[in-house]
Amino acid sequence: MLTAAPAATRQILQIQDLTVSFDGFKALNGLNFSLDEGELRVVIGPNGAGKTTFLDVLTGKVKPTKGRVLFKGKDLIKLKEYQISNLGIGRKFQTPRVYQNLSPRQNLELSFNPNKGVFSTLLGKRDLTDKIDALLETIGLTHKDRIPAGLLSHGEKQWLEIGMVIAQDPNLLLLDECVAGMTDKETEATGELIQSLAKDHTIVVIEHDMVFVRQIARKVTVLHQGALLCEGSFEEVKNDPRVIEVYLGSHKAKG
Ligand SMILES: Nc1ncnc2c1ncn2[C@@H]1O[C@H](COP(=O)(O)OP(=O)(O)OP(=O)(O)O)[C@@H](O)[C@H]1O
Repeated sequence: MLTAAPAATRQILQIQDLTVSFDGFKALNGLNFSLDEGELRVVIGPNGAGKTTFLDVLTGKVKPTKGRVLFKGKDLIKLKEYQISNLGIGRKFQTPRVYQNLSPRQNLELSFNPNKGVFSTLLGKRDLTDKIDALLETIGLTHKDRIPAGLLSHGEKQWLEIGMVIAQDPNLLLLDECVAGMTDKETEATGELIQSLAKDHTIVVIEHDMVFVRQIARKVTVLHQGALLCEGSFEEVKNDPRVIEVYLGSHKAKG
């Protein structure tokens, strides 16, 4: 009997020989990286490994000295930040940037972009209120949808901001150390949220917290001194002698 061939995975991101110099110091140094559409990738590495710089290049905030960054086949290097954002790269920064005086519902309303077929796969053609209701439920804020966002806990603000990025219907979602400062319970709930979002989004997570990394990780990329050190499952990278070596003296790969 003939069986259907598995759908070919498409690379959404291809990065070759990426180098970023700050006054001669190479924050990224010949980095090669690729990401398949639909992947959830966690990027780890000790302090100063170049993780944030890597995201800064992907969003156009920092321009490389050398190398190629192709997003869906399009070279990002010459594009401005807003052009990259319009291509569908959405970033959640480490610190929440929600409108404190507006409610979660109002914050989400502002983030929706009705021209991009928002949530077409997730929700069909429901109206904006339904979309916001569904998103509030996804991020666990249904019961706090009308209070000022300033009254939310740190973790809840982070979830709201993740929701605000999701409302823009990104093709690639970048999450930069989003569990920093969260309680253990909030961290675990964030892991569940990311795993749920990963069902229909391509996501890159930069992270330090190894317990959290173990919770969500499928494939892990380890950066060191601006270059790729190794890639694999959480268990593979955790037991890799090179990873153990670079983490000694900084963050020990626990868990
Ligand atoms: N604008 C800048 N000017 C000069 N040096 C910079 C600049 N931005 C980053 N660096 C340096 O580049 C290196 C990589 O920084 P980056 O923030 O990307 O690392 P990181 O892996 O995100 O570190 P951390 O885990 O501490 O956040 C660091 O040594 C940092 O000091």
